[in-house]
Amino acid sequence: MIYTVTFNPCLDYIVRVPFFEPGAVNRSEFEDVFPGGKGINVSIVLKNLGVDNVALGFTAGFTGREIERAVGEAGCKTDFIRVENGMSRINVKLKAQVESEINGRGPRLGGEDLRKLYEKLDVLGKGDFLVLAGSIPDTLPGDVYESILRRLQGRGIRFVVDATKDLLKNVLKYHPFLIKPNHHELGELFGVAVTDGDEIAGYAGKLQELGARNVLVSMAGDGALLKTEDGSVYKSPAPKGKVINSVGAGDSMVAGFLAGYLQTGNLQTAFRMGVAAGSASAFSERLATKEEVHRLLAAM
Ligand SMILES: Nc1ncnc2c1ncn2[C@@H]1O[C@H](COP(=O)(O)OP(=O)(O)OP(=O)(O)O)[C@@H](O)[C@H]1O
Ligand SMILES: O=P(O)(O)OC[C@@]1(O)O[C@H](CO)[C@@H](O)[C@@H]1O
Repeated sequence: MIYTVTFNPCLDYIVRVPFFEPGAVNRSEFEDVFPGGKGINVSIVLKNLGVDNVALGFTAGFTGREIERAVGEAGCKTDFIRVENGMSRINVKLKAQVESEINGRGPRLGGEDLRKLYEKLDVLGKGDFLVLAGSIPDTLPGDVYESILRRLQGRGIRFVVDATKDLLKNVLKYHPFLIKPNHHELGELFGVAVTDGDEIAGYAGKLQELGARNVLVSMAGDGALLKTEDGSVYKSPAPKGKVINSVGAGDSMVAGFLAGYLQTGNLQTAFRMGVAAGSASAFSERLATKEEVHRLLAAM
């Protein structure tokens, strides 16, 4: 089974204005609300692609109830932990002359909440995948991803981590099956700016030296690169299309990759499916459907 963990789920509030004027009353021409947070997005796209999974994480308040309802409506199994302090965040995604985001802080989580999560994770075993994706609330220790991998190592679970900076760097020694930084995050880990494909493959290799097994680097409209554990490097341009809403494109890529890998056991096929799923989400208002992913895949 695939389990995803979203420490700080949210409702994504997409609002589009023709031109955003700070300090003025701006009227939107389009708005939409849907459940989000990186692990939840992975769960929804996996389900869209026909892969059963369980979404774990923490929810709070009325927004938390809506997140649970909407993720369930998307067909995912959920096993969220409800917390009493505060409410799940509403993340504002403002589409105007430029795209801006305000991601909330979310509820305050404590040691007891974490203990409940560990209890749920303790049932995972051989053959399971655990996806840890997104930021963690600032009330939790910064080594929480590392603690989870340390606790679960040696049980035959394959870990997938989509996180930034130390949250990502510190898990590498536990040999995650897949990590997916974007090229900015990859550069940030080494204090450099990377754009060139060979350079990206080089830094992906450095993450493998630190312990990562497969490194998938996304580059938004410039496509993606995969460095596999056997040393192969695959590159793909992004499929062509009109970008409508790229929120969750990276998460869709992780879901597409996992679905492709589970269906074929082949890393190159998984990579192609990841690219197709990422772009299919970028080209649609919401997260990609199976039909949208397969349409792009057929044209790649
Ligand atoms: N503008 C675009 N045009 C075509 N494909 C895109 C575009 N943006 C994203 N994609 C697809 O989605 C994949 C992941 O995108 P990106 O690199 O933006 O991930 P990310 O930074 O993790 O995004 P997010 O945090 O919004 O989920 C890309 O590799 C590409 O396949
Ligand atoms: O604040 P975090 O956890 O880093 O990111 C949260 C978020 O931006 O990530 C998803 C897109 O990847 C959105 O659904 C959500 O709003």
